Amino acid sequence: MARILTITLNPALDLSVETPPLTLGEVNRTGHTLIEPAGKGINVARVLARLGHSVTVAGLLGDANPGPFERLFEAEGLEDRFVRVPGRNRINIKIAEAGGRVTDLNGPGFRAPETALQSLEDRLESLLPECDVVVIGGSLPDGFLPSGVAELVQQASEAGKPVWLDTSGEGLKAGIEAGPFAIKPNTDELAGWAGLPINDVAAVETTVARLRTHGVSHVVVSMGADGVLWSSPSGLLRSRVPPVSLVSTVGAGDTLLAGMLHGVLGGERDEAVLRYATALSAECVQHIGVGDPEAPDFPSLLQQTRVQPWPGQNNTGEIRL
Ligand SMILES: Nc1ncnc2c1ncn2[C@@H]1O[C@H](COP(=O)(O)OP(=O)(O)OP(=O)(O)O)[C@@H](O)[C@H]1O
Ligand SMILES: O=P(O)(O)OC[C@@]1(O)O[C@H](CO)[C@@H](O)[C@@H]1O
Repeated sequence: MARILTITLNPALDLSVETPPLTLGEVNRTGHTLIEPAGKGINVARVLARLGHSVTVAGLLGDANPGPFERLFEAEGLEDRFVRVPGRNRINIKIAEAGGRVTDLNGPGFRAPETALQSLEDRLESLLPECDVVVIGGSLPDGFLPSGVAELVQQASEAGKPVWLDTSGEGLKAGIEAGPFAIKPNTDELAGWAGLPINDVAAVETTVARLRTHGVSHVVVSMGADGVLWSSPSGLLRSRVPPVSLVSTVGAGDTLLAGMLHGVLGGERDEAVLRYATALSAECVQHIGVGDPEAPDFPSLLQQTRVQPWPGQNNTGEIRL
């Protein structure tokens, strides 16, 4: 099993609420609610630890409310090497309405001190030799410049560690310039990078080709219910998800990334890697929280997940955006 380092620059407590369709401006009575420590790198770490990997979590953690995070790291066997910074970790609200509509209300979080990047780089000096791969996930807190993402990507790459990057906006743009090994944008994030709308798989393909010329070896585009397009040096593969009963898509992208890493690090064939990761992300959307490889219906989801080279036969290319 591999040793993986995940970096989350702006962790969050996710307050997830399952509710009947909302009536804005009225009192709404909710169903199941849950508050859990999260943020993209932490979510990826949880899935990888469940898959048996040795995972270290790092990044910036607000020192005013670290307790729930520290308890989660302990419970899930994640080695905690977060740099503590002054301030509160944000609370992100996830409203999952019956019918499958999910609304994210993501807060800004603490303000990163000027010393944050240097402290992180110092921490990475000791952590990088101990890991096989680095994941950088999520948005940047105020005060943390996009160029800081590029510096982290560069530091890890120079240490010979492949970087899997999953961020958005200016952080994604800057990070791509530093040449990560892999990125996992969703279609909105990809469109943001390209500065163009992306309405079908052909547009995804064109944009991915541009990314390859920027030196990114692996581009894993998550397309929601339309599955995944994976561009690698071996070519393009497209996966299609099995029919599932949708509860919340929060964490599905993180689960997908973790599943991809699990397969790639395990030396699986590309088709098997993508099938496994896609099926695990489909498992994730059936409930609140990250995907569970031990779920009783996972073998059946895996069996129903389709993977084929892209462009293949009978591809309509539509994305239901
Ligand atoms: N409605 C759905 N039915 C089945 N699988 C889904 C559905 N929505 C998402 N998935 C699976 O989860 C993957 C990731 O979803 P999505 O594209 O929404 O990621 P994301 O926006 O990065 O998510 P997040 O940032 O919340 O983790 C998809 O590529 C797909 O495999
Ligand atoms: O605001 P960011 O950092 O872009 O995204 C944060 C977040 O939405 O991503 C995870 C799901 O991928 C959630 O756990 C978390 O709240």
